[in-house]
Amino acid sequence: MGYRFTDLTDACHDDWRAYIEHGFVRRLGSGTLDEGAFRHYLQQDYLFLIHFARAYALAAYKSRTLSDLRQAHEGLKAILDVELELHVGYCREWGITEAELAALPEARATLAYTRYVLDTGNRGDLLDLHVALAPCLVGYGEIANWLNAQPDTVRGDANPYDAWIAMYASDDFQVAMRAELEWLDARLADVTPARFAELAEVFRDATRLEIDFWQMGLDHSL
Ligand SMILES: Cc1ncc(C[n+]2csc(CCO)c2C)c(N)n1
Repeated sequence: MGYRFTDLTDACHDDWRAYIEHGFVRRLGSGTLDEGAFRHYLQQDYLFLIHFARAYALAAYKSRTLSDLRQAHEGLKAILDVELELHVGYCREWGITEAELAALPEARATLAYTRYVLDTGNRGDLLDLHVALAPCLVGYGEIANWLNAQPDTVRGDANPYDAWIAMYASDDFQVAMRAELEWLDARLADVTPARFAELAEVFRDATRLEIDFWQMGLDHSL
């Protein structure tokens, strides 16, 4: 007993590192990522975020306290007002309208990940749902920090993907990530070993689906 968030990453260490340090992430950091791969990723991420906004709405529905409700509301707002704005902005520069984005076919990696999180939240409780969402929220914050610590990461105008890194490295985002970590640490502190094993499986599955999402970008796969 007395678990915390790092026990979840420790339980799937290799998958977690494969996600954080994926080839897509490395190339994004050095600015060498093929624009077509980034475009494919970002377009699919637009579809992904719509379902993740629904998952935060589900977290609101499953909340029993005002504080949990506010946290779900913050996640939903961050997707609608911040993350999706970045996606729509990049796509505008490429001449892709929002109507065209919404009409795109959904890649299998997008389908698998989003529906997995929604199903996990539907059948489980609020902790299951937060654990399924954690690779996304905590992972992207960790990725931004990891990138900023790599010597071959290029920041500023020389990297076409700098706005992406800047969003996840921003103070606002890092504060949200730390709030989620505190929430998870508090809830994990009193779960039983059997319950922890269930949660570790959810966390590992969501992490593997994140890896597939990067790979979908690199492979331009649908
Ligand atoms: C595949 C994929 N995984 C994670 C994120 C990041 N993300 C999605 S929703 C959310 C919470 C509100 O900010 C965060 C951090 C993404 N965009 N795409």
